[in-house]
Amino acid sequence: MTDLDAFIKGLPKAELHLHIEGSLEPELMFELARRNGVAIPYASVEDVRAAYDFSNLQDFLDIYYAGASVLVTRADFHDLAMAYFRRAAADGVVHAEIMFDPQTHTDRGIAFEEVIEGLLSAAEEARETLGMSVQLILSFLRHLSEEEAFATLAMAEPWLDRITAAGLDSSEVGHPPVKFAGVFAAAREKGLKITVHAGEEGPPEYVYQALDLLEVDRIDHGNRALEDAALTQRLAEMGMTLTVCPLSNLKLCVIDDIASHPIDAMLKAGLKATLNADDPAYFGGYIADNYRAVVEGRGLTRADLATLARNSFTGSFLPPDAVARHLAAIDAFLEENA
Ligand SMILES: Nc1ncnc2[nH]cnc12
Ligand SMILES: [Zn+2]
Repeated sequence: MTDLDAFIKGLPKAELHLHIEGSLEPELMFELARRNGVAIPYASVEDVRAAYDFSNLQDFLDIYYAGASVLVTRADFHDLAMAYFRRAAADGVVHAEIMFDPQTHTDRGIAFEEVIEGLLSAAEEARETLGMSVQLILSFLRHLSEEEAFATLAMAEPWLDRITAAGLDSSEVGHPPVKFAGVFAAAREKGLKITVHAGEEGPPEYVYQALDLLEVDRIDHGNRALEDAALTQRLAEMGMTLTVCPLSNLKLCVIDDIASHPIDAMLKAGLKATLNADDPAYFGGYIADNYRAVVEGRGLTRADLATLARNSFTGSFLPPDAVARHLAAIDAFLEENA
C-alpha cells in the first residue's frame, strides 16, 4: 500500500451518499441470481462489467434497476449490505448513511418488510462486528408519482423509528423537487431528515427548489449549483452539506475527466463538500478510490482530505456528541501521521 493509500484508508470518515442497491457487485449478482432462480441477461461477470459503459444517468439507471431484480429475500438484502459494510470498513468508514429504494423492490412484489429487515439486521451486525454505526435513508424514486411516494412512506410507518431520513433519487431532469413537496413535508412531520439528489444533471433551479420547497438538510451531488454564483454563496453561508461523488460524476459523464472535477472549486467557494461512492459496484470505486481520484486528478492535499472527512461527520445525521468523538479521532489520526 502506498503512503497515500494508507493515509486515505486510515483517515476516519463517514459515507453519506451510498445507494445500497448500487453496491451489488457482479459476483454477488450471479450468486443471488442462482440462489433465487432469477434470469439475468449476462453470461459472465466480465459480461456484466462490460455493460457498465454509461453516457448519462438514465443509461445507468436502466441497468441498475435490472440488476436489483436478483434481490428477493431478507437474506439477500442482509448479504448485500454486509458486503458493503465490510468493504467500507476496509476503507476507513466508521459511519455510513445508506440509501435504499423500496419502490425498486415493492413494485416487483417484494414485501417492504423483507427489504428493511434484511438491511436492519446487517446494520446491527456491522455495529457488532465492525464497530460501524449505520443509518438508513428511505429514498423515493422521482420518475414515479408523489402518490406512490406517499404509499411508500405509509409502508415504512412501523419502522420509522429505525429510519433516519427520506431521500429522492432516480431520473432527475423532468422530475423537479416541487413534484414531491407534499410527501417531504409529511416525512418531516414524522421526524425524518431530508436529503435529495439535486444538481447532478438537473439545473440550479432544482437546488433552489430543494432548499426553498423541501427545506432539505443535505443536498446529494449539487454540482450544477456552481453555475449560479448567488446559489453557491447561499449554500456556503448556510453551511449546507453537499455529498459529492467524483467517480460517479465521471462514469455518468457529468464531467469529461477527473481533472475537470469541481471539488477544489467547491472547497474554495466555502461549500461543505464530502466525498462518497454513490454506486460503487457500477462506477469502479469505493470511497477511498474517490479520495484518491481527487488527489490524482485535482491535486488535493492531505489537509483538504482531512477537511472532507471532517465535513462527512459535521454533515452527518449523527448526534453532536458522536460527531465530536469522530472529529477528535480525526485529530488524533492527523497527529500520529504528521
Ligand atoms: N447517482 C444517482 N442519481 C440518481 N439516482 C440514483 N440512484 C442510484 N444512483 C443514483
Ligand atoms: Zn446517488
